[in-house]
Amino acid sequence: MRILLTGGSGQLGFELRRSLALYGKLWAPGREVLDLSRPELLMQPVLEFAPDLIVNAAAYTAVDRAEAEPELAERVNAEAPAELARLAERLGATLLHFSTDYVFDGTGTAPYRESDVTRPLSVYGRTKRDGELAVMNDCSRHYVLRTSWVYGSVGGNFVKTILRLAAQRDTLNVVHDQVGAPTSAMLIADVSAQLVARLREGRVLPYGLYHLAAAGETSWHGFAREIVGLVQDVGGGLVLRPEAIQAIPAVDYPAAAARPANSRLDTHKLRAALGIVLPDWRHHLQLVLQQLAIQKG
Ligand SMILES: NC(=O)C1=CN([C@@H]2O[C@H](COP(=O)(O)OP(=O)(O)OC[C@H]3O[C@@H](n4cnc5c(N)ncnc54)[C@H](OP(=O)(O)O)[C@@H]3O)[C@@H](O)[C@H]2O)C=CC1
Ligand SMILES: Cc1cn([C@H]2C[C@H](O)[C@@H](COP(=O)(O)OP(=O)(O)O[C@H]3O[C@@H](C)C(=O)[C@@H](O)[C@H]3O)O2)c(=O)[nH]c1=O
Ligand SMILES: [Mg+2]
Repeated sequence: MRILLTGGSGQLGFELRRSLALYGKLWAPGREVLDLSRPELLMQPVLEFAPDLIVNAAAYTAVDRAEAEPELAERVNAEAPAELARLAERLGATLLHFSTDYVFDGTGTAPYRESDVTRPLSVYGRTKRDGELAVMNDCSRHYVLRTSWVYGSVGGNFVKTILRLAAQRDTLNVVHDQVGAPTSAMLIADVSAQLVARLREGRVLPYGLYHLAAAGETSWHGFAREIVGLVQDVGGGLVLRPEAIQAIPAVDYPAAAARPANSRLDTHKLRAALGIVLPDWRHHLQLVLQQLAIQKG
């Protein structure tokens, strides 16, 4: 199988390079070769490589900055995925694309299902919503995996931000009224590999939209406390104690983009289709903290 991976330098892309490597010839060009902000330039190199599978892990993910750069975010998150979808269709290829909990407005009280109506609050969320719609409309063999609160050992994320702040400060304010499931890039990459394995074996999972997140839920405040608590347990030398992380409402943490209060995703459809159990969010957090400690040491 010939696999084209975009976003190979990102946190998810890094894990996908590992998890997909066994499944065929993997090509993971950087933005200097495939620039998703220039969708019109994608056709030639993509048709030349002629992938059987396109995995689009590239995205414009700076949620606040997107408010000031909506055209760029739209090109990378919506127009480029639309072009990749058309190219996949033309090649008879499958397209695996990733999206986000931020397509929802977060006013629902239950975990969101795939059939729930989207209403993004931010430019990032709107452009990601436009991207997933284009993929679903323009490519018949598509998987759109919506996930949430992604972190990993490579790339920028909330875990690394909190560890950096916890080494410098003795108090920290973190919002408690936004809840979701922190999901490791490792988990998403492993589940993606299962989808690809099924493709290769001809036991193709029904195409469509699936929610993929770790089990359980927490707030950003709960997530921050868990990160700092776990590192403290192993004598991580942090200035900040978990008890010194204060819970604040989101209104007291001014940001350019609004975030959903409820980011919880109902993963029943994916678990039933693949016959898998998804681990609690704390499980992979421990693994990633170990990886980070090893990197440091
Ligand atoms: N991060 C999160 O919390 C969440 C992410 N997601 C989704 O998961 C997917 C993966 O996200 P994640 O790994 O966290 O993202 P990262 O921000 O870690 O990585 C983004 C990747 O996209 C690449 N990229 C950005 N702009 C361009 C461009 N113009 N041309 C080519 N490549 C580009 C980056 O390349 P470079 O290194 O050159 O910048 C990088 O490889 C995305 O679809 C995202 O929307 C969903 C839910 C939560
Ligand atoms: C660092 C920090 C953040 N926060 C708050 C701000 C925000 O409401 C929340 C998360 O902050 P971040 O900016 O790290 O997270 P954010 O960039 O909003 O994360 C999102 O990224 C995109 C790409 C997604 O798709 C989402 O699933 C989600 O993971 O925590 C604090 O309250 N205190 C702090 O010290
Ligand atoms: Mg961010």
